Amino acid sequence: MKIAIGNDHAGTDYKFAIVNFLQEQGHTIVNYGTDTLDSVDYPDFVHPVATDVENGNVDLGIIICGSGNGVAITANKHQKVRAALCWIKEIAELARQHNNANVISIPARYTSIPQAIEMVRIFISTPFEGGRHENRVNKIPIKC
Ligand SMILES: O=C(CO)[C@H](O)[C@H](O)[C@H](O)COP(=O)(O)O
Repeated sequence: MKIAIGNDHAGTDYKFAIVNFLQEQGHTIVNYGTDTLDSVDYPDFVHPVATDVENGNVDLGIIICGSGNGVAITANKHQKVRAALCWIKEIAELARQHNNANVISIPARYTSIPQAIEMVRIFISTPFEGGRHENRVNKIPIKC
């Protein structure tokens, strides 16, 4: 898979651990996140991830900030993005099965690195169930 990743300073350590895990699994990573702990503004590092997901340049996206909310709010401004805030592996699994989420949002200050990696592992390997969930997902975009 080709996966884009973006993070602010709160997510830098988590990003490196997740990237190592994914590269060991043979995935291709596009890193749009900051690589340092210097304070930055998360939208600058999330819009490129969301744009890549929207345009089909990548299969999925991963975004990380302190709470996971700032990055999720930003990514969900993009029409074709369904970013899901995930804090336990069950929510990550449901985000794919029921919501066909194409971006996982990770709250670095409220989960551990092993938990974050496990959520990513489940997120990228769980298929969308379709059926009744497809009807609902299709109704999400605002029709202008
Ligand atoms: O914006 C956020 C809230 O959704 C992110 O969690 C940021 O990582 C957080 O606000 C950064 O906080 P800091 O005090 O500037 O490190």
